[in-house]
Amino acid sequence: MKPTPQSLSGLIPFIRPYRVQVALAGLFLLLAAGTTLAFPWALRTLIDQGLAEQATPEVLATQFVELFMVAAALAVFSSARFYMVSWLGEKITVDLKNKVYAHVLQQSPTFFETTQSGEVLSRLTSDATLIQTVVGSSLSMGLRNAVMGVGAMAMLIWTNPWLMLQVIGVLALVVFPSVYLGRRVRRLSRASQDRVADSSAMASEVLNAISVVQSYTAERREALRFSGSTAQALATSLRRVRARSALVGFIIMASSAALLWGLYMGALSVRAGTTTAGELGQTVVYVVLLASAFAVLGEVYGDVLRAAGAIERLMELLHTQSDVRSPEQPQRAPWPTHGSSLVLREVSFNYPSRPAQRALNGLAGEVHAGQTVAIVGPSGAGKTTLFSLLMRFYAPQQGAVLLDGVAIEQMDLHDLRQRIGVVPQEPVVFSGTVMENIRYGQPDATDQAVHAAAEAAFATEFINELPEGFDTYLGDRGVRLSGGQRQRIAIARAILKNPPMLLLDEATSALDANSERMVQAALEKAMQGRTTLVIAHRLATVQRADCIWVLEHGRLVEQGTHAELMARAGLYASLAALQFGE
Ligand SMILES: Nc1ncnc2c1ncn2[C@@H]1O[C@H](COP(=O)(O)OP(=O)(O)OP(=O)(O)O)[C@@H](O)[C@H]1O
Repeated sequence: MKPTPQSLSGLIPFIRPYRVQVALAGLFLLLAAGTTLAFPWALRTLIDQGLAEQATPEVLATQFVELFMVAAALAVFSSARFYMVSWLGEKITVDLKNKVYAHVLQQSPTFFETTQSGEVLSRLTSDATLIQTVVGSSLSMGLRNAVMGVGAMAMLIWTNPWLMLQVIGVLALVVFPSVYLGRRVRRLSRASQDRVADSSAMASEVLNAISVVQSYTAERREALRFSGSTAQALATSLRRVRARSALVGFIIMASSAALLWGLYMGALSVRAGTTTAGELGQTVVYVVLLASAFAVLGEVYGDVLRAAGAIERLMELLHTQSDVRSPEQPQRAPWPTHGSSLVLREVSFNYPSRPAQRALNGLAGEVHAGQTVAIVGPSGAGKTTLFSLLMRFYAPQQGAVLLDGVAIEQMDLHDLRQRIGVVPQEPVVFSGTVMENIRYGQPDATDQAVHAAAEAAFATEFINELPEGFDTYLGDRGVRLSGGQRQRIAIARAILKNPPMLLLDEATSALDANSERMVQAALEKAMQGRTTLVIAHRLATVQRADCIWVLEHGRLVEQGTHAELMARAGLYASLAALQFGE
């Protein structure tokens, strides 16, 4: 799809809130253009009257004062126009960025599987900057020159219609080739932005995995891959630059021809005595204005087309519908007091990218309020997939999931996810203080509540040993935490959220005995008074569970307590022998 100037209409909803500012900008724009057009008029009076031999010095001085007044008005109007237009450019771009970002955050995992985060970032930065340039400067430059061009043309027709006709003839020669070159620029600009996005996406992936890259000493390889990608971007950009240079050169050449033609005809008529020198001066300035207006418009057209490409890409992002959404009329389930109840009805699911392979296959089961169910099964059995479906990151193709008696696709997404707390295998710590990291679970929690959650998660002791206690900065720029400590932060976060349903993915990596004990104790505390599903990797966990679900190939193949399942000597018994050394 080729970008067209019509794509700019995508910005209309973002401009609408600023009607008043747009009107002001338009007013200043007209005033500034009008003043510019008054200049040649004043110049003619100066040449024909002020410079005439009979004119007194007072007349000359008055002429110059008038000229200065025009200049002063131009200065004021231009600066007001510049302010208003740049203000609009900044505002609109920020609104657009915020809206796109907020929209992207709501997308389902399917979106992030097909779109690299680096690409989204590039759209938010380089595409947004492009739009800012165009809205905040090129567009106003274009409008100002369009108004001035039309004004100059009108003045020329009024003062010297015959000459105007010829100038128009010459300018027509500018238009056709520009249209051709403009098309080429348009095609190449979208391609070049896409290439830039490709290389940013690549870089962000590599930077996120820098330790892996370095452990394989792949720095050189990655640098080469990046430069290969930027070289492609460069080649595309250069082709665009070449087309655009040709466009600019052509426009200047053709408009200079128009100018010189006008000057020549004018000089002839001054010699013949049919025109005064002042009229010639005035005409020349109008022709210069007209020609430069054409030149600028050509330039601006190129910018507008590039921005059109950027707007299209952002609108594409903005209009992608997440495949999981809250229903129009959500059903409210009662908030359970002693943990959620869960029913799985013949749930079958395959990932969108793997239509042929069932990740869950007719999975059925029931968990009563307050129960703890341990989920075990070989790698790839569908344990993590089950968690993703419970949080409705994906929707099953068949069957239904009922939480607290309501099918989860009938629930408001926020309501559903508010009921579920997750402690992942690899907990995420954001850059921020310990306090902020725990409070992520419930942003309006008091400090006391955060301390209580940390206490319940057996985290207070190690937090107090950190350089600044709860105010210690964690994450990217701060203190690094051990695996066990990170888990306890994540548990405290979940405890603070206080959901009736807890999803735990136990760490597979071994912690040292003390850390292990602390994490176990924290988990036990977190499970109290709630329903818990836990992907189990520890003997203690399965032994304590009310029920164990054994998954294989997306099916529930065995269920019962540890003792019951061991007695059956089936899949569980052999898994337990492997995993727990039973
Ligand atoms: N995002 C995805 N897109 C496509 N297929 C996926 C995706 N995530 C998982 N799968 C596939 O779905 C199946 C179930 O995976 P799942 O992660 O649920 O297994 P698991 O039981 O949690 O395994 P493990 O114990 O190794 O973590 C696997 O065959 C896996 O390859």
